[in-house]
Amino acid sequence: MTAIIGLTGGIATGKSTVARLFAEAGCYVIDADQIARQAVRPKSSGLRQIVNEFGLKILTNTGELDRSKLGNLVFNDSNQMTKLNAIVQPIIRDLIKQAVAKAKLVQPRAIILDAPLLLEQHYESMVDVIVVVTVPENVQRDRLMVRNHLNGAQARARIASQMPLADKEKLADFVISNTGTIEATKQHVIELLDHLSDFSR
Ligand SMILES: CC(C)(COP(=O)(O)OP(=O)(O)OC[C@H]1O[C@@H](n2cnc3c(N)ncnc32)[C@H](O)[C@@H]1O)[C@@H](O)C(=O)NCCC(=O)NCCS
Ligand SMILES: Nc1ncnc2c1ncn2[C@@H]1O[C@H](COP(=O)(O)OP(=O)(O)OP(=O)(O)O)[C@@H](O)[C@H]1O
Repeated sequence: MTAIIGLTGGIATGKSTVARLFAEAGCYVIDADQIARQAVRPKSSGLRQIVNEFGLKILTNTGELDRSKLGNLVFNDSNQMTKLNAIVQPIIRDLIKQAVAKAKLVQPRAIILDAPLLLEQHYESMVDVIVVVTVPENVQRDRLMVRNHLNGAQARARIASQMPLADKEKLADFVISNTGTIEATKQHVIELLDHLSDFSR
């Protein structure tokens, strides 16, 4: 049976980077951030509900979700984030279940569910193993500021909108440190896959 590995961590700790390394090792990756974009695509019920809740001001001129505007709103106000999550999370959960069913048909080495909110939104029952990607908070903040062109305060607000990384590490079956080079992280990924295949033999 194909193992389903839940891959999570904090914002910008390197989940997508680690997911890419798993893909290079023959795993099938499901990206929950991509699925979340599908959940609010133009003309979707998700987008309609968001407009009902946040108003037409949340759309761009071309009628798409203004992600930057919504991000600035919800990452700075937990009540607004709760409202957004109430709309999108049930849709995301259904789409993830469909994606997992499709992935199983391919019979890959393992299925990786790359989901930043795996623990916050309780997707644990959908996966066999929980892997948390971690870096020290100063590294996380610096990488987030560079990647998203944010100032320190904006980066801190995004980090604070998620469960503390130390709490996620406590809930993990395996923790992958992504503080070193990508090559070093690749070694951790290969070792983890070897370890998991020893168990399933
Ligand atoms: C708020 C939105 C519009 C911001 O869009 P933007 O393009 O700037 O960011 P993107 O979607 O690429 O997410 C970047 C990272 O932000 C963090 N993040 C996203 N949504 C949330 C959330 N609801 N709570 C906490 N952190 C979140 C994650 O670490 C994610 O990897 C967008 O993140 C969104 O629609 N979020 C709700 C959907 C969701 O929960 N996605 C996570 C998938 S489980
Ligand atoms: N080992 C590493 N060394 C240096 N930079 C890295 C390393 N791993 C990731 N990065 C960089 O850090 C940033 C965050 O990585 P990545 O996008 O993989 O994180 P993420 O956890 O998927 O983020 P998000 O939660 O926003 O989806 C990216 O710009 C990436 O190129």
